[in-house]
Amino acid sequence: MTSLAVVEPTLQAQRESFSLPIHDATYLLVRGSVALVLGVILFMNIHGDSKVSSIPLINQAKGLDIANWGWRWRFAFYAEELLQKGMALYKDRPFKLMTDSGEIIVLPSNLVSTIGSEDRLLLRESVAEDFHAHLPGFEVFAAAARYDQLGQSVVRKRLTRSLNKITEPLSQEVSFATELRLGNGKEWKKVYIYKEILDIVARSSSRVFLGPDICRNEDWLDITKRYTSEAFIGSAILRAFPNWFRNVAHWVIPQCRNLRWMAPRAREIITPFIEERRRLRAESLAKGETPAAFDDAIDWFEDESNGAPYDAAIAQLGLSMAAIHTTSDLLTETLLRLARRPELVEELRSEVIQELRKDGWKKTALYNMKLLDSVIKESQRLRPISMVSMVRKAVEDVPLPTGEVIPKGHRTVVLTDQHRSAELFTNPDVFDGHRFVRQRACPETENTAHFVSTTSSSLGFGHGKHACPGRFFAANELKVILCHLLVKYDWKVAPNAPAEPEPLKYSFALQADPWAQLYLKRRDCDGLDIDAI
Ligand code: HEM
Repeated sequence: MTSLAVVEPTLQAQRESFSLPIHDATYLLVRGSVALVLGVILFMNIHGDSKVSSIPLINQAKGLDIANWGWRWRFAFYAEELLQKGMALYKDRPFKLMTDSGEIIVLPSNLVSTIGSEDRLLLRESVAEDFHAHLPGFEVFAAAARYDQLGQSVVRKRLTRSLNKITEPLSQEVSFATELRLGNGKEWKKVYIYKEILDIVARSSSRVFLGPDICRNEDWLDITKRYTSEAFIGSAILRAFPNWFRNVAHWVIPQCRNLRWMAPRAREIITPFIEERRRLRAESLAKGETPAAFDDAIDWFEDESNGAPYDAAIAQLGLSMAAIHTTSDLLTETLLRLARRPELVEELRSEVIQELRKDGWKKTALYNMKLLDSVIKESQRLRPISMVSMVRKAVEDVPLPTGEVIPKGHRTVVLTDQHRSAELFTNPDVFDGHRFVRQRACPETENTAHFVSTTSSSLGFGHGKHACPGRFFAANELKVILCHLLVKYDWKVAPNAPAEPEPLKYSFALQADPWAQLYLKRRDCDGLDIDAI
């Protein structure tokens, strides 16, 4: 939305500049310059695309489309319709789509395995380009694109292997956060649910990433929640402009300006902790002792970097960015579905209480919550975070089994249409909380029915070499928070709420409605003190 608000006045200003009196030489000069700039933009517009001529483009520019604003606008608000059109015209074949990031090749979901195992198609290259990694304020995206993939290694090797150890502290922070945000009132109260969930997820994730001290620092929490939204809105606004203009525009776009103060502020908060850790470590090593292990992401980055330079504050912001809004979005979606299904909530409470009584806050307890796993997966199946998945950029020419070639420098995405395939799912458009419990009981599908499994019909975490490495932690965090929310609170939707949650759509992105409201009230915990387990 914001990008359009910026584009409209700009066009208006251009229109006004054309109505100036022509006898004045200065005005003529101004008009001449404007015409020249527009001419250059138009030239770039016409000549800057369609390098992949064998693959059909489905949204060809019509008439005079200054700087592609016409199709950028149409893509921003009608991406779903454009994808439907492409699928109808070119079933199981690639097609091209002009997007706010330029020309993108849209691949059919039967190519998921090929794309997932392809070394010449990189996620990081695409992220760096889409999120303007070269601009000040966007350093987090430059770090995500590091050649050594430091952040990815930390998540893959250290976070995922620590899941058993971190479940209990995670639950303690969720106890604190739920009480703080949702309270203990026995009367129904109405909340904007995304806002509350975002705070709870930010607090509990920060507990795991940064330990008990920083996770309650309100400044850090504020930055950690805001950085992602500012970065996504700021970069979307920038994408509304031609490439060359972005290097100038970012200085005045409010979201980009905010990003520029957030990184230094994050450094001010994090650096003293890092320095203290380094001092303690050096002291221990000097005495010939093994340094104390803190088992949080501050330590993990120090270990995994192996002495290579990295910016610790930016690294932590990167983790938050990958983790917090994505998890909050899915949690909100799941809760919005559950608030409409009190009988399913009752079943989930029984399962949660049974498993927690048996194993406490152990990884095994969470693993055995099969109905909860299924409910979260079903929420993600019906509404993943994007209409497409597996965003990649080719670093060499990549031939496809369909005969076409993805040229070097071109970007690709894969369709998520199999999420609603009638061949794979009965009543594919209907939410069925038990769907994946049944699939887990069936030998052919038992391995792919887990929330963390990725397949061509389950692309919410991508797939292949770049599939989300944080999904194992996300699964645990989602389950721990849902245990607290379901056992401690009753939930219901507002009387005028739609039958199912309606997501926000912008370009390819799908997002839980941040203005959706739910009613909640504290309940007795069925004889189980979930905070004391
Ligand atoms: C429900 C929550 C989450 C969702 C829906 C999600 C989704 C995704 C998706 C779609 C991708 C791209 C995968 C691909 O293109 O194949 C991705 C990548 C990534 N995610 Fe997540 N994510 C979530 C949580 C997390 C968490 C909690 C972390 C870290 C703690 C994390 C860290 C990452 C990283 C580091 C990558 C980049 C992988 C690479 O470059 O190879 N994510 N995520």
